[in-house]
Amino acid sequence: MPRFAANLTMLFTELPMMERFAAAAAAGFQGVEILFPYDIAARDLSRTAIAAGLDFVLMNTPPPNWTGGARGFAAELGREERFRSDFDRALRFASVLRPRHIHIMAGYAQGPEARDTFARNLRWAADRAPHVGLTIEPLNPADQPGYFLADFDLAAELIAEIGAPNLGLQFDTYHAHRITGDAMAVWRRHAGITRHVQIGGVPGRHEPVGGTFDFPGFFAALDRSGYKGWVSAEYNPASLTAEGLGWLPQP
Ligand SMILES: O=C(O)C(=O)[C@H](O)CO
Ligand SMILES: [Mg+2]
Repeated sequence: MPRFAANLTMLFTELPMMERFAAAAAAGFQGVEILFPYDIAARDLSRTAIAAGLDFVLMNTPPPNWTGGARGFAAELGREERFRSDFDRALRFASVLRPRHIHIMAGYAQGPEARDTFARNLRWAADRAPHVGLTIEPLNPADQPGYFLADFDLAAELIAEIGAPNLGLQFDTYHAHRITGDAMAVWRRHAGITRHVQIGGVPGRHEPVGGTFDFPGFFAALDRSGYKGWVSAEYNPASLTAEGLGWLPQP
């Protein structure tokens, strides 16, 4: 069975952020991720994760917080300086939090110039932080209109073209379903380059149960594929988080 992490930006939001760690550990998660941890001192987050016995699995490049700001700038021509200073800020956080991955967010841009800009910035980031795992994640255009990376094949193409050992795919069942209608087929096609998995129910983004996707079958497929990464629960709980955790396999 894979190792499961709780996305504390979306789960346990009934509690203040610093109390979500212990709640996640008590529920049986072994790790946590926070999309934009920049509002809180990295040292405090790190101490709290360690105290709860949790690995810190993933964070995103800024924007500064969940509620405000664009989802990154990496594909935006003319915003290279902003991208680079944001990336360095993420690295400063990461030097304390030690996440397994940093998700580099593409931002809002289209066309060949955006593709070139994204590739250039990814190459720069992969060179700048060769010992940090980096991911890119296609987001569905209904939720993120205009976001540059909305295509798994394009993500795979970029990863191959850049060829950096520390750059891989972030595969999210919810986005894969919304983009293609067949998340399992996306997984089969891109399992080899996937470094981080996020799960959310399809077609809604609630608990990973029922719906049109076989989650237990997916977890078994992850094991068969030799996937060694984490599986993070990234969804909007239908009611209280703890009440919807029947899907979480217990160690
Ligand atoms: O929306 C998602 O699925 C993500 O993982 C992003 O990191 C959100 O910005
Ligand atoms: Mg995701």
